[in-house]
Amino acid sequence: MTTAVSIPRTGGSGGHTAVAARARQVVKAYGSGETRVVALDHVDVDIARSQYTAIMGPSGSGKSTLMHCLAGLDTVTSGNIYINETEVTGLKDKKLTQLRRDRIGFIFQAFNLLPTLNAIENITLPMDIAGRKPDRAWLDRVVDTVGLAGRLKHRPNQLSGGQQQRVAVARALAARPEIIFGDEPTGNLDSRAGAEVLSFLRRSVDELGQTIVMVTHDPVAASYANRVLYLADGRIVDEMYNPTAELVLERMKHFDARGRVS
Ligand SMILES: Nc1ncnc2c1ncn2[C@@H]1O[C@H](COP(=O)(O)OP(=O)(O)OP(=O)(O)O)[C@@H](O)[C@H]1O
Repeated sequence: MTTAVSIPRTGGSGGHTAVAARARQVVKAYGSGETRVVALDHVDVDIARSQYTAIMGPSGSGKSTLMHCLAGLDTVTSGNIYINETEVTGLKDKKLTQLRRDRIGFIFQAFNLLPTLNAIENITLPMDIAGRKPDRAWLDRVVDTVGLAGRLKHRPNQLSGGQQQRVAVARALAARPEIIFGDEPTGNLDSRAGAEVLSFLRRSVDELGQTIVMVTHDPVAASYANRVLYLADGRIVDEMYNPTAELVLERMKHFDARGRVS
């Protein structure tokens, strides 16, 4: 059974609990019989609000599965997931879709931008679909922080990979979701563009109070986080606060030595 450090659920966060998302005894199994794979094995974790959390671990350790379950993109076999005080695991399809649309932001490796819409239209699309009016001042601030002000009328194919990823980041931030989930959000970028996007995500936590959870294999990407969770065989086996790339690399070598990394 996995035990992860719990964070106090009340704190000075403007009426919100200090925990943005929780997993309790989450099991996720795929298949059955001989082909059964336990991707998550009784995971308990608290994701702190207004903090940047990185999820690391070897290939197949369950990182994406944990993120997908936390974000309500995948169902669990047993256990409970909460976003703030809402139990995600108890929601029916329609409510789940609404929760994902209204309260969660996503940044994936494939940016999922619509090619026929320009940058600003892509950024505001989720709000348009939800029938919500963008908060102009907030939108300007997000666009400004991402450094896209001169590119808003460009379509994705007129933007570099780094710029497209910044549009995807701005789209996630524009709706002010309670929590943003990223799966290797800089995986396709060169190191300079990746660093830009990561610095921006870091600033969104420091300056805008955003909560971010990001899956990564990259110690440098993880060093932007406040806390790194290490998964192995579907369990949280370790964590690190205030990581540096060197410390993360050292910890990964340590897992190597114990035969946990493939
Ligand atoms: N749809 C599925 N059907 C069957 N098994 C699956 C499915 N999705 C994931 N798995 C298995 O669950 C385990 C965890 O997978 P997951 O994708 O969460 O790992 P990961 O740590 O994100 O890996 P990677 O770093 O390679 O992306 C793996 O053993 C994988 O093969």
